[in-house]
Amino acid sequence: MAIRLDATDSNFNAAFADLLAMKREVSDDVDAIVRDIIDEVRARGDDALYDYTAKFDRFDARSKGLRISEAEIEAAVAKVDPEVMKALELAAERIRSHHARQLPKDDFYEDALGVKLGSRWNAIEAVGLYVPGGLAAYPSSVLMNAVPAKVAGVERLVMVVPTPDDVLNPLVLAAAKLAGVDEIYRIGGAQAVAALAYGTQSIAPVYKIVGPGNAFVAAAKRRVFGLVGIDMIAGPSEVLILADKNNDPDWLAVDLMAQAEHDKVAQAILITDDAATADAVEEAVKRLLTTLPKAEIAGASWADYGAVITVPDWETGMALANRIAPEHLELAMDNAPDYLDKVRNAGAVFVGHYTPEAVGDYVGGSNHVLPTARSARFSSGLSTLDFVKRTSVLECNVENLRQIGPAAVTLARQEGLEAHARSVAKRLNME
Ligand SMILES: NC(=O)c1ccc[n+]([C@@H]2O[C@H](COP(=O)([O-])OP(=O)(O)OC[C@H]3O[C@@H](n4cnc5c(N)ncnc54)[C@H](O)[C@@H]3O)[C@@H](O)[C@H]2O)c1
Ligand SMILES: N[C@H](CO)Cc1c[nH]c[nH+]1
Ligand SMILES: [Zn+2]
Repeated sequence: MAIRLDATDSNFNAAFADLLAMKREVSDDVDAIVRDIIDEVRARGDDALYDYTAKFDRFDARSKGLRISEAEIEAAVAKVDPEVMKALELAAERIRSHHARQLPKDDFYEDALGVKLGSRWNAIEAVGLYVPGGLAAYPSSVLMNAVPAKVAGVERLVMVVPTPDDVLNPLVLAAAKLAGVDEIYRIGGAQAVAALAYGTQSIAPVYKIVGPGNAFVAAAKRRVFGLVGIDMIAGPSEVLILADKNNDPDWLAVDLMAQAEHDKVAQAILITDDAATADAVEEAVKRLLTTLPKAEIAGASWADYGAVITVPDWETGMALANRIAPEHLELAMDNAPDYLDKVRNAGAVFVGHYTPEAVGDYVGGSNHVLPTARSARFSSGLSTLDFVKRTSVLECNVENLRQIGPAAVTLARQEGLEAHARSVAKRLNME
């Protein structure tokens, strides 16, 4: 059973603080192992990749090579059920059109003094995409990472995916092909991250690495950060539902369990202004758990990290939601759009009774890679902007330099940087 809290109880603040502080990371001391793996890949390149693949994924890739061939990709795609392919295509198209709208535009202008200033946006040339978990990988996550990269104009998009026991996941390859991934390698873990960051004999390095993975992958991404860019380190999934009394408890229960079934340490929270709804949803979750294939995972997540909170009014409810800063926020209220302005901290908002979070996981068009563990207070979900970078541009003529240069000379000398000062002064025949 999830914990039950009432915002009007005298002990609520302490209980809520405990809920916020819940640490849901699986703490493994993996950093030392990862450091050694990275060193090995740097020193031995492909040979190290073959050895680690034999050790962790239990097969010898030497006969096939590290790269998954076009023929293998075609064969995998041919195995995909046409109806599933159509669903993937719909998802890819909707993700593409939404992310195309996020592309920033170059901006050039002349200021009041005639100095030309601008911002130029360029795609990152080469990006690596880590796809976790072999057969258990999510094809939808391949689309959510790869489609925005290609929309942004990434020229070389390199995917790495472990294929435990040498078994490929056809849907993952189909999603990669649909999204336009350029190269795919059958490697995983910290060794794959090291190969992407440093390069090996057969894999050229990339400039940024994105995509989720287990603790070894996350530790490796942290270690190579700086040499390459990385995306956020994704934590366990979360959903927070704000629900009024006009809801079917079964709908809310299934929305809560849709996050809980991801992971035993996922978190699902219901906030409602109606005690009867709170009771009914708790009962509905119990019933639902008897029918779900992943009931063991969902049940554990609900028991250990789930919460049902009753609030006296929506001002209190919204304030709690903003403090929790969930990855996903569902507004299951009759007048949901009216509350949108009050949402300050959430990775993604799902508005109204007919927008379950699960539609956003697949075909809504917005991205399902979102900030977790309260990081929505300061960060955003994956977007096209993660695959571009901005270069500023400045152009002065002699007249402009005459107007603004002397101040630069003054400031440079204040900082004790005489070469800086003269670099401007010489052009103006100043001392
Ligand atoms: N959003 C998504 O697309 C998605 C999908 C599925 C899983 N996930 C998440 O990704 C993770 C999947 O984990 P996974 O382990 O199945 O796949 P993974 O690809 O993240 O990791 C597999 C690799 O981990 C390495 N590894 C395993 N044990 C090791 C050890 N003892 N020492 C060194 N390296 C070791 C191996 O190289 C192996 O190839 C989970 O955390 C899950 O929550 C995310
Ligand atoms: N809800 C997950 C992110 O928290 C993403 C996902 C993939 N497939 C299904 N769901
Ligand atoms: Zn999901």
